[in-house]
Amino acid sequence: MLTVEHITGGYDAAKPIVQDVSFTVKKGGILGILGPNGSGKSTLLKVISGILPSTNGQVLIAEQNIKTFSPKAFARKIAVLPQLHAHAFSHTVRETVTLGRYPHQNSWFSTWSEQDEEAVQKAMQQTGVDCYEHTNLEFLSGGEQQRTFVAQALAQQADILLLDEPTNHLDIAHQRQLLDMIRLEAVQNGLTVVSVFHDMNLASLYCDQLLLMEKGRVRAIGEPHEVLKEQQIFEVYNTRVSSYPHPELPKPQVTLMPSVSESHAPYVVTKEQFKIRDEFVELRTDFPLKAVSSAVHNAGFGWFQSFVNRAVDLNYMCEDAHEELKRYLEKHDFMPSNTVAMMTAVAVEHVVIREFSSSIGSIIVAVTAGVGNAVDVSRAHERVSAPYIGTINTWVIINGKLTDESFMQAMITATEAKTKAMHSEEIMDPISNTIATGTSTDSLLIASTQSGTFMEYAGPITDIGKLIGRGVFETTVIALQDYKRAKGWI
Ligand SMILES: Nc1ncnc2c1ncn2[C@@H]1O[C@H](COP(=O)(O)OP(=O)(O)OP(=O)(O)O)[C@@H](O)[C@H]1O
Repeated sequence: MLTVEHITGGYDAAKPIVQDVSFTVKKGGILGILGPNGSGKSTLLKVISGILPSTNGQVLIAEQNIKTFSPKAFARKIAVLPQLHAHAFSHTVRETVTLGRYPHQNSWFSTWSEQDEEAVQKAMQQTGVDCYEHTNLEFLSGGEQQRTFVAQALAQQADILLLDEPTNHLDIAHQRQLLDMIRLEAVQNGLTVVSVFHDMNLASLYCDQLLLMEKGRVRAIGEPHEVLKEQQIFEVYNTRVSSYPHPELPKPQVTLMPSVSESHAPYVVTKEQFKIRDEFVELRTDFPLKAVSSAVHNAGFGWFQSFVNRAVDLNYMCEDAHEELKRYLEKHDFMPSNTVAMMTAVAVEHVVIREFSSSIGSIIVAVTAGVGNAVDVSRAHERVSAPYIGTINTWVIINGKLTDESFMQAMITATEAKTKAMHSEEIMDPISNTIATGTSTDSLLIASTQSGTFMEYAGPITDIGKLIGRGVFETTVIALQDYKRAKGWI
């Protein structure tokens, strides 16, 4: 365990850079230090490792003040990867890594043991520099040199590792390899790590705790979600960021919000841009729309320029519908990475496309309604039957600027309007014999130009909610009536 208590220090005792910094990293924990250039991150590491003097406070390793350790005993406890290396270019990789074993020697290299050799070999393998073992550092790339210095610190086999920007010069594959390896050492072998990062996302992914420095002091310390707050980052870096969840891990990620924005007239999508082809309905736009959908291809949030509702045979069966649909899109000149696509058993000529407008702007609603498998959601638990295709696909394209909150509210509003249309047209769930609320495989797309009128909310009584409610209801009613006529029900 590493404990830093009220440490103050730096280059000049009269003007300490680091002031009153305290934190604890438990054995096997990783603390990431963040902060703007010149905020004192490197100086803090130097004060902790004793390279620079402290004028106040203390550093404890397993509750023992570091000042009580002999230099060699201290070096067996703490290994340091500095930010700028004294480039000993005349050394080979092996010689450089070997220097890390100095604290374990009784006298200089007179007792090179099997253990020393093992530590050097392991460190070179862990960092992937073993293949350059006999190469001089001057012949290596910046990233290979960086990994060699990390290997030197690892070969020291200290309990605590202090790293100053360990991923400097490394490509993303080597960043991942290095940080995965350090995380594994922490989790499996109890290595305690304090590391300076500039990349907040990497720090968030790999660290248990983050410490945000500002002008030599601790601005914030805690779990990544407690530190990487948009407002806090803005105040410390004077830079606007937006935070979002990592897709697989409960770790926040942040992205820069550029302050330069190109001015242009508001983008507008019109009904005329929808094209009805032989097998699909398509919308292509000259600019990306921000979309959220439950489509088969590219579901979730994203920015896209083409949207496809593809009609397939009722008996469409495919082992990998995602892959098949992707190939279908490519065949029809859509770029899969830029396209949202869904499927329906309804023939394309039955699509209903309507435009609705009010003083705040306009929306276009497109619906294909097939209700062969209509379901009353409140009675679905009584079913045992397998679902088959019979889908209401609803698109709502909004000429306006939505918040994430409005996207979600727009989805609710559109779904309620669809359900109301089912009710109005008395579409029955044939199993429960009650009015259906939808089908088993309905899809919804909300897409917006993100320009023009700002729409903070999209619930039913907001201006945009009113358009969505009316638009989806009326369009779905027409599509349902069309379906009934095609089936000979009316
Ligand atoms: N050798 C030095 N002598 C005197 N002052 C120094 C020295 N090195 C750095 N400083 C000062 O200490 C302050 C903190 O520097 P430090 O290197 O700790 O910042 P940092 O947060 O690591 O920055 P960066 O993100 O740029 O690496 C800076 O104002 C810097 O000018």
